[in-house]
Amino acid sequence: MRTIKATGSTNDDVAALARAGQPEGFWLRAETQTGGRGRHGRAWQSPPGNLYASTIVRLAPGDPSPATLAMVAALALHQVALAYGGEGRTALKWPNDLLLDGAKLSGILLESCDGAIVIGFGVNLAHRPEGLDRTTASFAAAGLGAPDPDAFLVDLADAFARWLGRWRNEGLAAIRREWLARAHPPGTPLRTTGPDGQVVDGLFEGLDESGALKLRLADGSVHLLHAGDVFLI
Ligand SMILES: O=C(O)CCCC[C@@H]1SC[C@@H]2NC(=O)N[C@@H]21
Repeated sequence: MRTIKATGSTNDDVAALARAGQPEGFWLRAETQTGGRGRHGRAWQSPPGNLYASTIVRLAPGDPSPATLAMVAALALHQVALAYGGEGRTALKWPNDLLLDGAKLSGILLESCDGAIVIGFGVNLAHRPEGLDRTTASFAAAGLGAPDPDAFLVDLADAFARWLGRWRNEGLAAIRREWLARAHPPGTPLRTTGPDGQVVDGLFEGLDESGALKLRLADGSVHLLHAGDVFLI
């Protein structure tokens, strides 16, 4: 585990290290990022006080689909958020968001890199971004105090290693079950945007065996979403 003052993006740094042979389990944290990246090419505001950290997973034969590491990452983050006071106030939202009081507390960015997956975590500890198209939360704004980023990362790395082990040893079905137990309830109204920009509204119906989102539409049919964005409505 290494902490640096500032960088462009910890995901870029860790991808370069992965290409140079850095083993699985390594973590890099930056106190601030000048080019933090979110999903779908969005910028990720990165003022000091929040957590910006990335790690490497080296894919092994027999591993479940790499995209499902998003669930592993979200489960680890959820576990740590409970330990920092989020009990009864958190929910997972597909594909990899953690909500605190219904607002986005964190972001997880998965990127593949020569047989490895780089997973970056941005967690709003002290600050929450303003002026976005969704409501955002931070531990501090929720009255839970701002956790120390280094201590939070030690707990996150530990939780992530445990959930990664379960993903490998027990398989996707177990991870999917655990993820669903921590998600907003079935029947939650959702607005989804697919990769082609198509907007579909429906009710949360769970995940299929591959981890795709199942949405119950007004006509009773089920819509499957394999990639995209989801908003609570
Ligand atoms: O859009 C999202 O929800 C994902 C945001 C991921 C942000 C983190 S911060 C650490 C790592 N470095 C980046 O540039 N992005 C990720």
